[in-house]
Amino acid sequence: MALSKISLENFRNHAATTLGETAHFNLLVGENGAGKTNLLEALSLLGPGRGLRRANLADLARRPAPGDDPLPFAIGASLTEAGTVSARLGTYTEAGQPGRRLVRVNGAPASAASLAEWLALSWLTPAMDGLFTDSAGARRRFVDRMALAIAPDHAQRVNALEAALRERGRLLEHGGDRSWLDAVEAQAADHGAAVAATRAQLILRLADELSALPPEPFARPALTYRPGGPTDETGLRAELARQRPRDRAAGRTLTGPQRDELEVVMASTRQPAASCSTGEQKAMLIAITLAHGILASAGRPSVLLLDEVAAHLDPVRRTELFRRLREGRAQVWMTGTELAPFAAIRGEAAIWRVSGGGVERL
Ligand SMILES: Nc1ncnc2c1ncn2[C@@H]1O[C@H](COP(=O)(O)OP(=O)(O)OP(=O)(O)O)[C@@H](O)[C@H]1O
Repeated sequence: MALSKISLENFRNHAATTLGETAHFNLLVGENGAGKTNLLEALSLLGPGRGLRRANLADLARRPAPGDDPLPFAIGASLTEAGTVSARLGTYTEAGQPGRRLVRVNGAPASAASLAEWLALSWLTPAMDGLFTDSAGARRRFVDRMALAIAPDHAQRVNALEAALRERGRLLEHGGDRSWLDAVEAQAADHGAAVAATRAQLILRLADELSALPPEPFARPALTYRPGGPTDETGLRAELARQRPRDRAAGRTLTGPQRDELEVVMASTRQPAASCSTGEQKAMLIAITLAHGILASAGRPSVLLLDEVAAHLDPVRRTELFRRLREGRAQVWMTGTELAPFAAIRGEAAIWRVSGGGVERL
């Protein structure tokens, strides 16, 4: 099962781009700024969430000429098996409502969360290179994005938790009805326990997949979930109530999933990922992405988006990456400025040259 018949309308620098027949390996080749990542971003929006750049909807539509009205955008793709279309997925905005993302499945209105039932998406982009040295919040977002593959409502839970904690902060700061504070903490504990459970489950399953992968040539990472507070609803609720004075003084909630940490070390040496070499960090990110791709593909079509990955690997790792990708069930989309690094898969790949927001099939 694979994505094909892909169309982009007024998306980023693509006015009207179509990619018809696809393959297991799909290569987008072109100069810097051509629109390759924009194509991957469009595919990433065929799942729930904000896509691989976490962009605001208003930024996704092609910039209108000065003085013109904002343009609505549309992305569509078919899920096909042996040439037969099994579903048509689409996401778009409408004129006058650039901030509202609409979704259709087989022509009928659907929720963004429901897209996860049709397609599993995993991606790796250069923007993620600093993940291990970045803030704990960036790693939580990384975990939360991957978690959509096992719990499509996870993003709503995270948003609801954050909203409840903001409300709790306001009530602690300005004083308020005690029973309202109780109710808000109950909500935070309800969403918080669900968020913590999903994150813990995701990391366990990723660790499982990772342990099945060979440790070479991609350094195998070991993942540990470090909860930022009690993970059960009752315990979290009690802790929130107990810590009101401390959190009032701190001006924020210091207990709960908003303080969770994903700890990553190199499995063989236990060296923290943040102090590994750039190449080792990239290799661990690739290993996590591949593991996520395997986990996410259980029971549904799956797509891996790898932006600028091949060119940065030495020949041994590149060959191994292609071997694993070839064996995997996920359809693969890769970008590069040149075709040379893809020589080994050229004969089996669908290739497009991307330039100026357009594509030409090679
Ligand atoms: N909303 C938009 N409307 C029109 N053009 C846009 C919009 N958003 C981004 N762009 C343009 O898209 C181009 C970047 O495209 P993209 O990031 O896909 O490049 P790329 O081919 O991946 O390049 P690189 O190899 O440098 O990563 C830039 O020229 C940028 O100005």
